[in-house]
Amino acid sequence: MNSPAQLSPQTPLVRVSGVTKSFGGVHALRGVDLEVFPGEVHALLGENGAGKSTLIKILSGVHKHDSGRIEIAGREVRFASPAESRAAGVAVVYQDLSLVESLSVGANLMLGREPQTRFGFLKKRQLMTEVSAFLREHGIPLDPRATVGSLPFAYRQMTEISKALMGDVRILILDEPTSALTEGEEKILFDAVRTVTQRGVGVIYVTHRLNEVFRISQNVTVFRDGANAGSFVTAKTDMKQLVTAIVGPGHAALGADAPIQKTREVAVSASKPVLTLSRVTNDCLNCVDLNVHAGEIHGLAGLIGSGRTEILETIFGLRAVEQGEIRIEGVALSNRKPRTAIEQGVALVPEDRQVQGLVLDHAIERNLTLPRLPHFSRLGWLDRIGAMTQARAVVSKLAVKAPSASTVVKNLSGGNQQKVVFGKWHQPRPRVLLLDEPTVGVDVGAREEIYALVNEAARSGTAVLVVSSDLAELLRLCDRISIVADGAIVETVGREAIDGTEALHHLIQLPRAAAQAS
Ligand SMILES: Nc1ncnc2c1ncn2[C@@H]1O[C@H](COP(=O)(O)OP(=O)(O)OP(=O)(O)O)[C@@H](O)[C@H]1O
Repeated sequence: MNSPAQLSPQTPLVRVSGVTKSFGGVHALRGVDLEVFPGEVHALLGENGAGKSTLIKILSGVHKHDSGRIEIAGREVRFASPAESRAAGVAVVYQDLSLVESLSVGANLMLGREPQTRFGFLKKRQLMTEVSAFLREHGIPLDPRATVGSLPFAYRQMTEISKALMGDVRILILDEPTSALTEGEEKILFDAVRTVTQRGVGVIYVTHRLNEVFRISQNVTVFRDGANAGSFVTAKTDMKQLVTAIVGPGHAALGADAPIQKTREVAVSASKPVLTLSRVTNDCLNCVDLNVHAGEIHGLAGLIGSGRTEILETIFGLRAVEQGEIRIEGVALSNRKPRTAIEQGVALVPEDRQVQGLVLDHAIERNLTLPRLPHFSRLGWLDRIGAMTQARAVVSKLAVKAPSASTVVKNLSGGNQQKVVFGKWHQPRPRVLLLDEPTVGVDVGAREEIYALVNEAARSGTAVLVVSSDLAELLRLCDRISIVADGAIVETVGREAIDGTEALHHLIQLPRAAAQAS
């Protein structure tokens, strides 16, 4: 294999010309072009369903293109399998991770190439030394001995990225790598990406977070409806031009750069809290006190591993309460199981949608109906027409891109799957709505729809508790924000008291700084 350095600067590492791909009647790619050069970070943008993942899957040997031409380092390729793509130096980190959760970070990073003795025994110490050296060199803050399954999602994501970087990579494809990372963690990732580009690796960077395009990429390509909708030099474009290319002329008012503003006023102190946590303690949480009122949108902000997701999981009954109490409208949640929580009107939109949020082999309609089967039951029979009508309404309201409400969920793009998860809990109105990274993988247009739905839920009296690593999102949505650190809430502030994302970022970092100082 040529090393990237041997390529002439005019030869792209990846050249995609006129590539098409259909799935049955769905034209996922209609003749797209893309060029990525050594040492370049090339952002690939587009609405949910625009065709980004399809191209990535072709480059990684999961799918074969129908027509067009793909060259890697000047040679035409047509990968028959992921192994062929990997052998050509293409590494992909998908949104949905593929790690062995029971193994350590080190074992995952070296999977399939573990150092062994002459007799085939694992050289564990050498493995850990090699992995530690690699992580240090790339400035990645992972403990090689930690078991992957015990890590918060964002650390698992970093493990997956590190795994891709450890191979003989010349093209690294990152599919929404920062979706669960806060700004501090994002910086660590970006530093690691810059380190590999200095070695001549070309990076294709898929994201819906437009502001990071300006921080990490040199060039941008936008897909719309399976076709090229624009190519830009990052330094010579702006947010408005990108949004217009993504959503099309006519919809450009949609706000990636919408100002941070509240659209609703809620008298937090006047109403009784709907959700109350009193000194809730378990293996992850330490005396959490929290109350969320009817009509309030309450944010939880913190670093990964701070306990923000675990607070939601504990309320929903996925984690035991060892001490303390959770009350919904004054009634203690006694039997702490998700079923009881659902019966009491608690809904959770989880972060890991493929594992917790959806039945992938079922149709959209079925997934949307599942949480409210009793609502659609007539004397033991399912009211299919009612369920279908309701499902169609949700599909249209959230602009889920699918041929029909009968489409099987696993065939939807990632962002469209997230819209279905969200739609599942939208009707009937929950008393308490728990949202974990609600807009991960969701495009600019759908994000606005989801914000509108969250606001609507709050307006009709739902108490909303939302975890997000996107600080602008928290500031945009929330009435109050609680800062979570080490499994506890260290501060709760009204939104108007926080002057911008920098100030919120500072608040999140404060507990860590205090811990380091003591
Ligand atoms: N295996 C499949 N079978 C049927 N249709 C598919 C399949 N994979 C993708 N599609 C369809 O192809 C289109 C492009 O999907 P793709 O996943 O490439 O979009 P995307 O740009 O990656 O979206 P997202 O940002 O939501 O991840 C969508 O309409 C999707 O439903």
